[in-house]
Amino acid sequence: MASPQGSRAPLEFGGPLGAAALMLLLPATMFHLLLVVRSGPARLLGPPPYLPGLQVLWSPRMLLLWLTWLGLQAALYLLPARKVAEGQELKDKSRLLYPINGFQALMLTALLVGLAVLAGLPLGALPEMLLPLAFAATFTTFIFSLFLYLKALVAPASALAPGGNSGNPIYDFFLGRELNPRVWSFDFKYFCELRPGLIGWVLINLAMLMQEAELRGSPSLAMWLVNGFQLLYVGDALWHEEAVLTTMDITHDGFGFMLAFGDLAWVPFTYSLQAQFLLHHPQPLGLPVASVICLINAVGYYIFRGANSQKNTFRKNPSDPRVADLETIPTATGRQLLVSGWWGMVRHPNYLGDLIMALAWSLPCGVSHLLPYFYLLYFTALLVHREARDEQQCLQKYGLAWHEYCRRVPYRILPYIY
Ligand SMILES: NC(=O)C1=CN([C@@H]2O[C@H](COP(=O)(O)OP(=O)(O)OC[C@H]3O[C@@H](n4cnc5c(N)ncnc54)[C@H](OP(=O)(O)O)[C@@H]3O)[C@@H](O)[C@H]2O)C=CC1
Ligand SMILES: CC(C)CCC[C@@H](C)[C@H]1CC=C2C3=C(CC[C@@]21C)[C@@]1(C)CC[C@H](O)C[C@@H]1CC3
Repeated sequence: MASPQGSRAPLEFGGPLGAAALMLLLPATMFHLLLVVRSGPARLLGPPPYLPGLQVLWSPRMLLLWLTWLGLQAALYLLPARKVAEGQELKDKSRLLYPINGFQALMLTALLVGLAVLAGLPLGALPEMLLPLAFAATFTTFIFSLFLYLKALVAPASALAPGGNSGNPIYDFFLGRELNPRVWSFDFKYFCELRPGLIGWVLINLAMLMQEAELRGSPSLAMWLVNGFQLLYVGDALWHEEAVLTTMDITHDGFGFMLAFGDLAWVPFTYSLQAQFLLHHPQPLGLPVASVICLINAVGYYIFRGANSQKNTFRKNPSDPRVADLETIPTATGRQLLVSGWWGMVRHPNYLGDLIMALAWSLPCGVSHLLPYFYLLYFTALLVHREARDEQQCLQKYGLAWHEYCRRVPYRILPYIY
């Protein structure tokens, strides 16, 4: 089948074979983590304690609970927003509109969950439901991705993403064909990227904390830290929701299995691994060590937020007094590249801050197990790969100016090392 785009984009992720392998590997890894984290040895690289049968994984009640969660988040998405933002310019020169009410959705979810807990909702029972819930999330993701794939068949060529339209159904199903699939004004990719998964993640963390309080009298200091750090991260993402509109996920990648599974299943069920670990493997943590860990998280957050805000402010208005003094490189597109401030230190200072925070999220779990460091390892691989993809796109966009930027700022993420 010919590519609808005329010229074929180079295949990523190892082509159709790589895509097929990832579609099996990613859910398998998620279930492996969910199983080993509750086992005695909790070995990342060891075998799971048992292989759950379909009677353990499949539960119509959990499917209903999962769909109710998605429905609640969809309803909150549709509430009036404090602001409606314009997305980046599309191929046909139009711009889509996006509601900015993610933080409001987080607050309303917190209020509803608080009221439900007061009314007797046993949130502490959630840890026991994670396996069937994750199965329901994975199952619905496959169905949803099929819907997205079929929907793209009737989409105009201008609505298709640069990748994900190779003509190979497995590869295209995985990568996603349509750039911004919508039904009326409901944008599936934007909705999934920030709400059900991220808010679900902190809700699972909270359930671990409540269950720990029930089992041991009070939540441990380690559990408080993990909950606090990750709530800050999710709250920050939703507070700065508009910034997601310039990420490659929204502007470049199609919406298919990779992002749908990542957003809806991978994020809530694997990003909450540290809290799950602490529930099953309590770790003593003294105040002095906790203070050092808080400091590491604060340094990471300072770099992450400083770098992201500096770039966002600059992209919105290069003459803004907060960024007007920074040194820049002009490019043929008319846009400029920052070459001092955070973006003069390394080419991805925001990734550096994010990785430092990832370390701080694992440290409360002690150093006896590798398992709680899974996020740090996975995230390093994700960001190194993401950086390489972004580099490729920037080279295409900015050509010689990008070469000049790389010459002036030679390190990618870690100064003097990488
Ligand atoms: N927790 C998680 O799982 C994940 C977290 N993240 C986080 O999300 C955030 C967004 O990440 P991501 O979308 O990957 O990438 P970035 O926010 O780093 O955006 C990259 C883009 O920034 C612009 N840019 C690059 N260099 C410069 C410069 N010197 N001056 C001005 N603009 C520049 C370019 O776009 P242009 O020139 O077109 O503006 C480039 O394509 C990051 O903080 C990241 O850590 C990301 C992925 C997963
Ligand atoms: C399943 C695969 C391994 C790949 C999945 C990738 C996704 C989990 C991530 C792709 C980009 C993401 C972003 C975020 C969360 C993870 C995913 C969805 C943020 C929302 C995290 C908070 C930041 O402040 C913004 C991020 C934007 C990109």
